[in-house]
Amino acid sequence: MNDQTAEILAVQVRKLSRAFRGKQALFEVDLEIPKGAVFGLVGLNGAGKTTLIRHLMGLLKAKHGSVRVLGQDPVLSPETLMKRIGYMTEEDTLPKWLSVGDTLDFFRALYPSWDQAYGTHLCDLFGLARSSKLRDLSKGQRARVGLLVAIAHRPELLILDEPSSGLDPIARSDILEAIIRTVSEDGRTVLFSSHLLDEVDRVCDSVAMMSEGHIVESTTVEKLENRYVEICCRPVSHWDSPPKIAGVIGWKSSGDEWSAVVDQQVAGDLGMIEGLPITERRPISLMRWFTARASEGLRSPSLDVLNDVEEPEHA
Ligand SMILES: Nc1ncnc2c1ncn2[C@@H]1O[C@H](COP(=O)(O)OP(=O)(O)OP(=O)(O)O)[C@@H](O)[C@H]1O
Repeated sequence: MNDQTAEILAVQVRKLSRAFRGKQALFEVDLEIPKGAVFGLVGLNGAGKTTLIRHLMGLLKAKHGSVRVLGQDPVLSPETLMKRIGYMTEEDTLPKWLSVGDTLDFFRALYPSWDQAYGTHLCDLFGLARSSKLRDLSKGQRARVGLLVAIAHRPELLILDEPSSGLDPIARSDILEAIIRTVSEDGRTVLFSSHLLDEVDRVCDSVAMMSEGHIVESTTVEKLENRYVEICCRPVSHWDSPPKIAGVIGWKSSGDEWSAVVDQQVAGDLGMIEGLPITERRPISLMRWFTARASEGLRSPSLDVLNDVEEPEHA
């Protein structure tokens, strides 16, 4: 990453590959996240999202390819870099014998940029009592402590790996979304990995879809909406299976209507489907695009496996 790129990009991943026991988890992943973006990382289970994030956090060392976070190699400069990053994972890893107050004091000592007033404000907002022991809190309440710890030092880059799994729906919409908005309004960068596509749709301005270790598409939500459209038609007689047409993906039926996702360029030239008029063209949602792409089976990983084996943290 040269100086100019480091100014613009919060994350730059180049040709990152990783395999565990011969099974490829990442395959030549390229990813760029501009500073100030709220970036969603979506994909089915096992797509490689956490493996990618663990490389960004320096928990895994890039063996093939390169990783730069805020202009630095996360493995070479972990101490300085980690102070600039907030990280929350779905794993419930905070020490349960500590109280909320002790946990906050511990992390405050780690982060020079810890904002005490903001931490206290978040504690009140999240309904957390300093005296409560973490072991006496519910999973969702501990997830709130994890979120607080990730953001109270006002990180330049906030990485949330499936944060919603521990949070109840109210905490998700009221707290998580508010936090993500606050961080982004501050001009900071958020990387948000989630299965909950409606949440990603609501808060993210850019999105990358992962499948089987590949980045299938990385784009802005706006470009996605401009690029794809959902088309609908009503077959006169029953379709056992929808027609295969280049550029038309993710067919699904609802009553006597069939709909599919189409690249606008293809859709523009497409007057009819199998001789049937297109009855409607609808704007695309992230969920519809995702399910359409996923239904295509996407890309298979290369057979050219790298034969790494499972390694401990920092491997
Ligand atoms: N330490 C490891 N040892 C062996 N295999 C691993 C290891 N970590 C990840 N994998 C494998 O790598 C693949 C990608 O896993 P990863 O956890 O990155 O996916 P994910 O997209 O985060 O999935 P999920 O949404 O289910 O959390 C999976 O097949 C997983 O089993």
